[in-house]
Amino acid sequence: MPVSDRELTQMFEHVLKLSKVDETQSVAVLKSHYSNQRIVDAAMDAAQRLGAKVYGVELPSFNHPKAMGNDMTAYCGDTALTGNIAAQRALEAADLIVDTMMLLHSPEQEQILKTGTRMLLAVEPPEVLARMLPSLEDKARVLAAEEVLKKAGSIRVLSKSGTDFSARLGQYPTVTEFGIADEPGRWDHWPSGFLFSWPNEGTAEGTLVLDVGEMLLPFKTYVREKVTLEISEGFVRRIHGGFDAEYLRDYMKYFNDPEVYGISHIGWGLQPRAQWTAMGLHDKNDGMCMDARAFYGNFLFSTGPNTEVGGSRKTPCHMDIAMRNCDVLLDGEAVVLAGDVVAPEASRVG
Ligand SMILES: O=c1ccc(O)c[nH]1
Ligand SMILES: [Fe+2]
Repeated sequence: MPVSDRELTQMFEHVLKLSKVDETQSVAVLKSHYSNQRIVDAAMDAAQRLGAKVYGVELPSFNHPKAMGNDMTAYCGDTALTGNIAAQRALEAADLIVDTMMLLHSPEQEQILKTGTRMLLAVEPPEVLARMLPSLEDKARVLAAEEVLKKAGSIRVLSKSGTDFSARLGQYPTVTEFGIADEPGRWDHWPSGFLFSWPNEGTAEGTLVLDVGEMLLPFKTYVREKVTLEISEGFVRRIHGGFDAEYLRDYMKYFNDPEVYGISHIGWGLQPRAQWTAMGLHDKNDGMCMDARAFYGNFLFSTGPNTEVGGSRKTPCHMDIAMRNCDVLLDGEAVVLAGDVVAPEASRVG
């Protein structure tokens, strides 16, 4: 269902207000030629209506000859900003950046946030932005869960299909996403509603059995034949199963980089307005499919880069894999059981 430009501007006013944009603030809208111009315009209009000093930073797009597909999460690390110090300084000068071109998983994003500048990523289709318009209830649920995650020393994930994965936690910070960039140095993504951390280096162990229906990003496919990932000492060592496994193996091998098998962020979804079924209703190029990353009660697993939190793995291949019907335990206590959020109570819906 199409969202009007007026409604899009009103939604940006809502989100930027929650992100503390007012007449004391400067807002930079970061774009490239492939940005959704309707999103760029709505962000610029809304920031001005809130009294902020607004400016645009337009970068020539960056394409790596090895990158495949149009999903910006598929090839991470180098971006249109890489090496462009003048543009990075122009962005660091802002209080808030609305990123409509995708800096995620780049060292430059981390450098900019360290200066205290806030950043809000907004690249999904307006209809998806509307369906998951950020709310203070989303923020409260995710922050309640963060209280538990940030104290956890270990995570264990189990499922009836045979998943038994574990890792130590604590080496890396927790990251929350609820679509509101309200604190200095905070990055957020509208739409979202989930949280994650990274395994302590070398500690991820076990087996992940991707059952029929799990979601593979950036492929935008639902698994049709079980895929088994065998993980030891922090890396995926074997991928086996049927066609889906062969496709995943071939895709990751293509990058010819052993670091693609490293484990990236792991966490769980808390967004009830994100739907498992949504990916099947969108074209692959519509966006990055935040429904998969955020749907309530998922276990979100990923491979590849950890530069977002100062890690050394700047590998370009990033897989986000959303799983259903898992048990997620932190220090032996369940936060998710069979794909339903069970704790903490303040993170549950209904
Ligand atoms: O919001 C996001 C989007 C992609 C990703 O890999 C992490 N978080
Ligand atoms: Fe990811």
